[in-house]
This record gives sequence, structure tokens and C-alpha cells, in this order.
Amino acid sequence: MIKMADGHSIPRFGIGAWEMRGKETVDALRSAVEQVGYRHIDTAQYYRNEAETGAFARSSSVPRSELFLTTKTFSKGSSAYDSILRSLSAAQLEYWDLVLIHAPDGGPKARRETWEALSRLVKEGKVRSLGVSNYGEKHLEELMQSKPEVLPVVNQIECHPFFAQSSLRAKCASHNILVQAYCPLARGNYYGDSTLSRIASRSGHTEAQVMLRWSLQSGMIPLPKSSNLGRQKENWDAFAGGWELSQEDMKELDGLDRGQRGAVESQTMSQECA
Ligand SMILES: NC(=O)C1=CN([C@@H]2O[C@H](COP(=O)(O)OP(=O)(O)OC[C@H]3O[C@@H](n4cnc5c(N)ncnc54)[C@H](OP(=O)(O)O)[C@@H]3O)[C@@H](O)[C@H]2O)C=CC1
Ligand SMILES: O=C1CO[C@H](CO)[C@@H](O)[C@@H]1O
Repeated sequence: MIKMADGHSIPRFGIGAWEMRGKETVDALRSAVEQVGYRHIDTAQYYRNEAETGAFARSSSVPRSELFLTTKTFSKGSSAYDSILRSLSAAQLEYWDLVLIHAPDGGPKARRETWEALSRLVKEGKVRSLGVSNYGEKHLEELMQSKPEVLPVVNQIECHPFFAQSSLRAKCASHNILVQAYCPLARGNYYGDSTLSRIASRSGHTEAQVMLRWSLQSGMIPLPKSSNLGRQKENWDAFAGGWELSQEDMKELDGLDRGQRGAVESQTMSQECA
């Protein structure tokens, strides 16, 4: 667990739920949590599986208090407040551990009003912590300069060795904002890269595990998605397997940064991050 800026704790490794559909969501989350050990689940209104995420949490042998559940909203201003109430109702949950503004599109006024609306939910106990996603440095500065009563605890961004976002990560650290790495496997787009595969064979681990270990050793909270028990275990082993990448491996992986997105379509993100 890592302590966040607001005093709550967050598990250091999570599972993403993008593209989990219907019953697959419940089955995948059950195997991840009950057979492997995951406690941190990342969903969003956009993923259309909040109801299944809630159904899993309510029926799990692991108590709700031991799970860390995140959702995200694209809604703006006061409608963000209502949208999270709808999410709670769909999931039949009493609270979300973390709610994120899914993307900064909409302009400064909309971003401020959205933050204020979501802050009300924290004060009412329906949400424990608030954060942002896809925020750039200028969006973070704008938020921090508004001196928010409820502090942002995370920025969830695309991050993996091929899109390392070092400057943005440093900005997050300067504001005590943790980085959650989405697409930490870059959706598989770089398997076979010669450096990645060399480090994987040298360390005796898979390329996916090397990417996740890089993320953890770089101080991030990776959120790999897998609906497959074997791959859920493989990914978890990067966190709990008791092995590390050497400094030399880390340096080589740092050298893979291409400075551009490698997983989520740039066009989608330029709309969401305008
Ligand atoms: N805030 C935002 O804007 C965004 C947030 N996210 C969040 O981040 C999470 C992770 O990102 P995501 O887009 O899912 O991409 P990932 O980088 O996590 O890749 C997921 C893909 O890799 C496969 N996979 C998982 N583990 C392995 C493995 N060990 N070896 C080979 N293949 C593997 C999965 O298939 P399989 O299931 O069959 O194992 C799936 O197809 C999302 O699920 C979502 O929660 C993602 C995008 C944007
Ligand atoms: O969270 C998300 C999952 O991935 C999508 C794109 O592939 C994004 O648009 C979205 O923000």
C-alpha cells in the first residue's frame, strides 16, 4: 500500500477493466482477487461494466473494505456529481475508493466546476479520494493553483517504457500526486522489441513482466488488464514475485522512450485532452 496526499492508502498494483464485458467482468475480477491476490480494480463509466464490478465486489469472499475500487467520469460540472451517484447506484456500492476526472477536455471553467462537484461527494462520504486522468502539466498546475480543498491524489496516464512521460511524472511528484500507469503493457504493441526481449531472457521473465517491473521500480502503480487467470498471475508476479530488474536493465528500458503514445489512439486522446 502507498499513502496518498489525502491520508488514504492505495494498493501498489491493480487490474484494469477496459474491455471486460458482462459476465466476463465478474469472472475475471473474481479470479484476479480471489485466486491471485489483486485488491485494486480500475473501471470507468465509459467501460460499461460498473454494474458487474459492483456485483463482483458485493459477492466476493474478500470484504469490500479490503478492495480498492476506482471509477472515472467524462461528465462536466455539476452533472459529474449526479453521474457518480448513478455509478454508485448501478454498482450498488456505498462508496468508491477513488473517482477520477477521465480527461481534461472542456476548458478551465468546466474542470474547476467538475472538481468542485466531485469534492462534494468526498465531503458526503460517497467517494474517499479524488484524482485526475490524462492531465498534462498545465492542467495539473491549473488545478493546484486553484488551491483545492480536496487534494488530487493520482494522475492516471499512459505510461510504459516506450512512452515514459518523465517530465509529467516529475510534475506529479512535485505535487505529491501518484502516477497510475494505464496501458502499462502498451496493449502488447512492443513485444519482440530487441531490448525488451533481451532483458526478458536475461532476467528469466516475460516481456510483459519486465514492462510491469519497470513501472513499479519507477514508482508508478501499474494497472494491467487481463481476463485470463494465467496472465493475471504472470502480471501479479512482477509485483509480488520477489525479483527486481538491475539498475543496468532499468537504464536500458529508460532508453526505449519514443516520446509518443504507443497504445491509445492519439486522435482519441487529442480530443479528450484538449
Ligand atoms: N484513463 C484512461 O484514459 C485509460 C485507462 N485505462 C486503464 O488501464 C488499464 C490497462 O490498460 P489497457 O488498455 O487494458 O492495456 P494493457 O497495456 O493493460 O494491455 C491489455 C492487453 O494485454 C493483454 N495481456 C495482459 N497481460 C498480458 C500478458 N502477461 N502477456 C500478454 N498479453 C497480456 C490483455 O489480454 P487478456 O485480457 O486476454 O490477457 C489485453 O489485451 C485499462 O484496462 C483501464 O482500466 C486504459 C486506457 C485509457
Ligand atoms: O479509458 C479508456 C480506455 O481506452 C480508450 C481508448 O482505447 C480510451 O478512449 C478511454 O479513455
